[in-house]
Amino acid sequence: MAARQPFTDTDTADEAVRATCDDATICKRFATSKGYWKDSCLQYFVRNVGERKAPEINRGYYARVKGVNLLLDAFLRKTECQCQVINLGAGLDTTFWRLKEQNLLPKKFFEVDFPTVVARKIHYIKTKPPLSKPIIDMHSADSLLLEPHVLDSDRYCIIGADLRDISNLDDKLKKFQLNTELPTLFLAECVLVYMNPSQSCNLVHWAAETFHTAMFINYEQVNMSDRFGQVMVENLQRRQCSLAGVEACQSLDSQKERFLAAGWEQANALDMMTVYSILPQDDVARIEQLEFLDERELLQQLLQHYCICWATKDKLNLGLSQLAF
Ligand SMILES: C[S@@+](CC[C@H](N)C(=O)[O-])C[C@H]1O[C@@H](n2cnc3c(N)ncnc32)[C@H](O)[C@@H]1O
Repeated sequence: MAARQPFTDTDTADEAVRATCDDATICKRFATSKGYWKDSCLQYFVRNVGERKAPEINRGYYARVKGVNLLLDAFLRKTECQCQVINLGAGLDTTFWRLKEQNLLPKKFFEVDFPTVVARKIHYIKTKPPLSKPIIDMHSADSLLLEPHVLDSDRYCIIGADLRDISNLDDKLKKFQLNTELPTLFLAECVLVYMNPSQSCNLVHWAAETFHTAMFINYEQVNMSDRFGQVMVENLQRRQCSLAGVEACQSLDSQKERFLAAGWEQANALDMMTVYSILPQDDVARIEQLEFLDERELLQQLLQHYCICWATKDKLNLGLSQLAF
């Protein structure tokens, strides 16, 4: 019998990072149950609505989901869906099914996460027909590749890999027909912050050097050197989850700079309070009626500590640098 590897600090730290995907899904599930936005698939990943979340948390998730979707959909429309999407650290994200429903699927939608997270997601897909049917319907060959750590179909591919190991990531994506000539959108929602700066820098650099026409959307913490930011770091540390990449989260400038330094042509960043104020205001007015918010200041503080940064490079001159809110 093979000797069991001793349990290391890295295992504990990675386990805490993997658990963050449940937090995100649980919060999204609660917010959708209140009507902040619609998502018919989340219920298959988290059965129960769960404990009540504070209104500022729900509004924060609303701004995150709406903000990221606006940019993602703008890229898909600009490229007329003749593109790829690679969702890095996708967790239990449901964007694939939303895009299918809205007829906005790219040529191929890739997701990457740790193998154990991917195994759970594939298990849910296998056992829930509303999740598997759209994948099967769009697949032309006889059989899908459905293994514990990889799902591959014509339009959707889920790969188990560590984003800190670039050569393995590159090999696996190419094995499943990643096309480096196609315009490609990278999405990282609360992911880079869990890697140390040199690891996330390698990833962002690899993305820029591998694709000539691409966009990277990064949602994560910002303004982390003030008191509020320090408390956020301490709260996560108490759960054994360290924000190893917090250095890049000091300001909007530091967020943009990491992309420019890694070979992206252009970068923009907005804090989420600003995003919230420029989202379609009729829908914002609707969600503000859903729950009474006691302290608007708390919402403001929270949203000022998250941002969306997006970077582009555009050899095909598609006009990617004009994509904005
Ligand atoms: C906060 S969750 C966000 C999940 C998803 N992006 C969302 O917004 O719902 C962070 C995700 O990144 C993944 N992740 C973090 N570091 C990773 C790494 N080095 N390799 C692969 N996945 C990673 C975690 O497993 C987790 O699923």
